[in-house]
Amino acid sequence: MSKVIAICNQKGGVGKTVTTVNLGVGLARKGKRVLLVDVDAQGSLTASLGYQHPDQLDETLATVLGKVIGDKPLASGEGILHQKEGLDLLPANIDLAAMEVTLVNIMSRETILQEYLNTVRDQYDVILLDCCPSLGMLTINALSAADEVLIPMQAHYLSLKGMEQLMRAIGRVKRQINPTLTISGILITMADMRTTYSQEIVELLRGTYGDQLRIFDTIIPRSIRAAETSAEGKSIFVHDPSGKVSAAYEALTLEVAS
Ligand SMILES: Nc1ncnc2c1ncn2[C@@H]1O[C@H](COP(=O)(O)OP(=O)(O)OP(=O)(O)O)[C@@H](O)[C@H]1O
Repeated sequence: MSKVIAICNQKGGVGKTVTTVNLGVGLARKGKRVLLVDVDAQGSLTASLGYQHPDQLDETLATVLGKVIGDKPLASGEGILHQKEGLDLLPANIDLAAMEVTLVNIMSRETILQEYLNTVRDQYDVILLDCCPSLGMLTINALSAADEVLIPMQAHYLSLKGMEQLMRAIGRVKRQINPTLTISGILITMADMRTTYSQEIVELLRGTYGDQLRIFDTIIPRSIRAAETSAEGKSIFVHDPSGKVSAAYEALTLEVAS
């Protein structure tokens, strides 16, 4: 039985894409069959896996969702690209922005992504959805299709404030569309735990949410080596195998898989 995990936070630049890539590769290295889905019209996940010009791709998440909406047949594996590091990608590009507008006016608009994923679920153990930095229709589709939400969060005061809004959105989707949706945990990213500021934010987070939600033991450290991976089109496991970010994503992989 496959598990669908939405990597979600409406705040931008918190490490959703870097986490999707490295958790995905981490799970693939443990022998899991992994599909990454780029649910962001910026195509950052697609670019991070080496497709420097996502807008030149003919088949993407937007085209397969268009077929689902139009009741057109989908070929097996349509749009899915096999990656060097042993996992698959359903890419995205700017066409997804137009698809988000289309979704607003159609029947069952919140569950189109779920309908698509149901056609490929049996081929994977884990499907990771890299969400966009908004709570629009695409993110609602991702939350509706997911079994779990993993929330990357930077150790900043403003990130904590945005959390309440995200929790409300997750609660609404759970009540109205996807009652079995759970929060797998909050992942602190880009932290510099040598600073008192980061330590205080982590303490505040544990104090505020620690008894209701899992906060992963793993904290992803800030490192230029992690920032470089997006341009390199590689995971941290290949780019800097013995570094601290590689060790952190390995630890996160074990926490998620357990
Ligand atoms: N551990 C890290 N250390 C240093 N830089 C990082 C780390 N993780 C991610 N970054 C960098 O921070 C920026 C934001 O990361 P990322 O793209 O993963 O965030 P995001 O939440 O997916 O962004 P968006 O909301 O725009 O989709 C990128 O430039 C990335 O390379």
